[in-house]
Amino acid sequence: MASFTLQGIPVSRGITIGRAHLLRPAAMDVKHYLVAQEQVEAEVERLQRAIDTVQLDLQSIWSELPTDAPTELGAFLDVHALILSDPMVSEAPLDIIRTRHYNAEWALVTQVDVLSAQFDEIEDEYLRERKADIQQVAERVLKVLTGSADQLPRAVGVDEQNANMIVVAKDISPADMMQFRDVAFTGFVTDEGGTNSHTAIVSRSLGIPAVVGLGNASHLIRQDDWLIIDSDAGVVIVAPSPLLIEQYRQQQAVLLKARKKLGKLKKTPAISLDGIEVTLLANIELPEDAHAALEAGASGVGLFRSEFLFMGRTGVEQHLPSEEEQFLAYKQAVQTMKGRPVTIRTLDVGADKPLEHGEHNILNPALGLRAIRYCLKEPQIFLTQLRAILRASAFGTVHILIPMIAHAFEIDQSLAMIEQAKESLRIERIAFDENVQVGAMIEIPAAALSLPMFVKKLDFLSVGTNDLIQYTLAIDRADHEVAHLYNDTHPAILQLLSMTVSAAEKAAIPVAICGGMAGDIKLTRLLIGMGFRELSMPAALLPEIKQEILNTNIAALEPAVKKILRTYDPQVIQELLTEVRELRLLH
Ligand SMILES: C=C(OP(=O)(O)O)C(=O)O
Repeated sequence: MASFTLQGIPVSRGITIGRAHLLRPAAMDVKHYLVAQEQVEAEVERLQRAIDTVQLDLQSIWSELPTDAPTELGAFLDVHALILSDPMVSEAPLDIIRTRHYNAEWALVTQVDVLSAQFDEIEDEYLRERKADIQQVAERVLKVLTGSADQLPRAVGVDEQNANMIVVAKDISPADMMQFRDVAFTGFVTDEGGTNSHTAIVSRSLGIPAVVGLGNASHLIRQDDWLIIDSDAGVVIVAPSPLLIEQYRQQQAVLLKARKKLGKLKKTPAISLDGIEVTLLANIELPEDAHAALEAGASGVGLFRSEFLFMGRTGVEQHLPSEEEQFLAYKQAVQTMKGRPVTIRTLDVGADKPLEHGEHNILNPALGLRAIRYCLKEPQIFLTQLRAILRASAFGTVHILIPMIAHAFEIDQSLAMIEQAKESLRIERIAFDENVQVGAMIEIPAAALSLPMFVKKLDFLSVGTNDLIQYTLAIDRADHEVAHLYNDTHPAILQLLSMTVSAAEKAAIPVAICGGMAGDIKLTRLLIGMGFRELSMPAALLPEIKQEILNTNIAALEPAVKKILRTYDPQVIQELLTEVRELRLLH
């Protein structure tokens, strides 16, 4: 097969080389997960039972055919029965479960995809079209399998076999992405998605190379194709030559060495050349991510996206996490951080992070009942979470962060709910930190434009640039069709950031940035030049941002930054930004 290159949107760093594993071949959209070793035989049996059921179904349909039924119908059923008894369909997927530990549905579609690719190469048109028959048979089996989906084992585990797997998919939901966390996948490639879609965010926090928004990669790439992902360039090379693979391996080694070198800065505080300290924090999605935060030298957790505890729950975990389950998760993160602050954002569900629980179709989900709006409508869910967060505050330093604030009454009601949660804990004599700090996410333009309205009621602010850009520029951050309009240095964004930093300064409260801009080295000097002194980002990006701060004289940046803030010409902004970035070692 000839090599070709696909250009998409880069969402994380690094290079990886591996084989393609298609998640959603053709029309067959199934759940993908790995089963634990001890579940493998049960999973094999589950697929075998489904195949047997379909075989029996086909026989019974055949035997009940009316005598005057067209002969083609009987022939059609024969073909399907024959396909199903062919070892390439009935046995190969069982082997895939045994060797790769795929769940039954995934094993089946993987094999069907391999067979489909082989059929595509057949010259004879009639035979080539038998591909559709195979897919129809597989779909029958899948229907039987998904009928028992609730009893599926959901275990995942590290598997040597997956060490060089690159997941290729139309899209991966953040919930599905979470299922890949403990698995040794080496990269992600998707047709859809934007720079700061939640899928992109999770891949960044896993430190895994990924390219999204490739359009139709999942149709062009075939199961088991060799791929190179150069995520800095947003490029995916399909079927590269051995020589190219070798060149990329060398580049990979160089990057790895550089990363190791940066690791030595772990204990060095991020102090600029002119002596200004910038606090670098980590964003986490699950409590266990706190280890990576600590490992990267973070001074705390600037954003714990607690909604990931609520999403993608299946089987016995299907209900929302209880107060106890949440408490244990928050406490785990707090204890791991050993006294460093942990900012827990309250449930920020909705839009591309749906709660499968009770979700219904909404025309504009990003503008709908999400985040704090949802919590205030569901006070019991909110109170349960607040009690869990407060209980965790007895084990370290916890800050509560309220997302999607646009109205003063949302802050008032949130503060009242926090007080109610505190009071209930006092009555039950359960320990918590009475002085737990409460802050708000600034991610809706209305909030940034009217900060004096509620800033006095808050202990801190945190700017969610991903949503701020989405809402200011009116573009869906997860839609690759408008990804070219996602511009973090649009004058409107820079004005809103500048207003926020000034309002916080005036109110004498700290302000952090926890959106994607905080981890973008191209913007570090601009942000610290504007006055931001706290940046929260995926742990993997922290060392290089620290290095940039160590090499910067903030006072020397101020004139150029002021100039950037005064201009409305995007071209000039870019030129000035390059100038700021290229100012080397500003002593
Ligand atoms: C940090 C942010 O929140 P999230 O990406 O989780 O929506 C943001 O919007 O910038």
